Amino acid sequence: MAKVYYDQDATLEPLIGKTVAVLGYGSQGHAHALNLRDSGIRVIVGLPEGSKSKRKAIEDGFAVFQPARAVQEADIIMFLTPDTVQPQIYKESVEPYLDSSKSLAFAHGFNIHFRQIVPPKDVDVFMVAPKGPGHLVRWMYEEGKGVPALVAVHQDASGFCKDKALAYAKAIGATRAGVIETTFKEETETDLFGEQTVLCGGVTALIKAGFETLIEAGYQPEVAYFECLHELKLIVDLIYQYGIAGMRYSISDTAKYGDVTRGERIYQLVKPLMKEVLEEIQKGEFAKEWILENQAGRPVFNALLEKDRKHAIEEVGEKLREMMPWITSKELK
Ligand SMILES: NC(=O)C1=CN([C@@H]2O[C@H](COP(=O)(O)OP(=O)(O)OC[C@H]3O[C@@H](n4cnc5c(N)ncnc54)[C@H](OP(=O)(O)O)[C@@H]3O)[C@@H](O)[C@H]2O)C=CC1
Ligand SMILES: CC(=O)[C@](C)(O)C(=O)O
Ligand SMILES: [Mg+2]
Ligand SMILES: [Mg+2]
Repeated sequence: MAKVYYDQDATLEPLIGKTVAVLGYGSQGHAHALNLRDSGIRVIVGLPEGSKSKRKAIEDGFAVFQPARAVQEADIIMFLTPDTVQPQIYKESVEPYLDSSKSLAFAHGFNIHFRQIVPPKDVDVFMVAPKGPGHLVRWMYEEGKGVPALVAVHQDASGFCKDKALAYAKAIGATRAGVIETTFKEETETDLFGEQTVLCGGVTALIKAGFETLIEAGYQPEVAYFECLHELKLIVDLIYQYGIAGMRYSISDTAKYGDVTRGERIYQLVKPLMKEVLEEIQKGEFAKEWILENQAGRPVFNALLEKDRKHAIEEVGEKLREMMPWITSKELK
């Protein structure tokens, strides 16, 4: 069984009196910066000139510097820009100013694991990877709760790297929910696998396939939307709170029978595909493809996103969500 760390297992002490430079102020960046500050840690934000999120960081009361300047001022440098730009930021704005008094931190292991960033041996390198979207990392913290996270140490130059990682995890609220120690390899491969096959790719594929099947068979789009998208959250909420068995307690026997018999057929079809996707990740094929796609200016990525943006489910969804304003009461800034 994995060792799980909670609030009482971690102390903020390694971060007291230190400065954390948060590079990037997007989904994770704003959440980490605000949570760290609310936990009493000194935070500065690093963003390039002309950054769109600079105004938001300033409005939130942070001192914002060019990344290179933020790195020079900081003891701990947390990379919270998109993974794809981190190697360039590292080369230009971090590496020249690194010394053994500074630590590098990541929220995802991609660039270290796939060796897009290779730090000098005398700096501490750790990861605190929340297992949830950045906005939830902030909202949960504000409610006195937390999003679970993984911590990992890639290089322990100081002998105290794990304590720093746990302190950071505590300061963003993760130890309230539970923090598991892992490796950069395990976090990177499982995170990519999860988002590709279950959380993002898998779920959106199921939703779209279900919605399309119903409308192609002549059913009303509104009915298909409620059935295949809206109700998904209600079912997932039950699974989240009570487990799969708990969810099944709440649904009808007819639904349960369909679930275990028809669900089994979907399962048989999907599991070999999931294995295939995992192998692509483990062999570095996905990473290579994604790095090349970025170098080419993201043609496939942009085209596929645009295709889905125009999907009929978005049009009907927008109208139906307008009638349920409580659903989107919080703005995704
Ligand atoms: N999204 C999530 O919830 C999760 C993300 N992670 C990991 O966290 C990290 C951050 O991801 P995420 O929060 O999604 O990132 P975002 O895409 O939300 O980050 C965007 C931020 O990075 C800034 N930025 C973009 N390019 C540069 C640059 N060249 N130099 C400095 N800043 C730049 C953007 O500025 P501007 O506004 O100017 O574009 C913006 O502030 C990644 O490693 C990711 O894998 C881990 C767990 C979950
Ligand atoms: C939100 C999260 O954990 C993801 C899906 O791994 C990510 O945004 O990279
Ligand atoms: Mg993830
Ligand atoms: Mg991820």
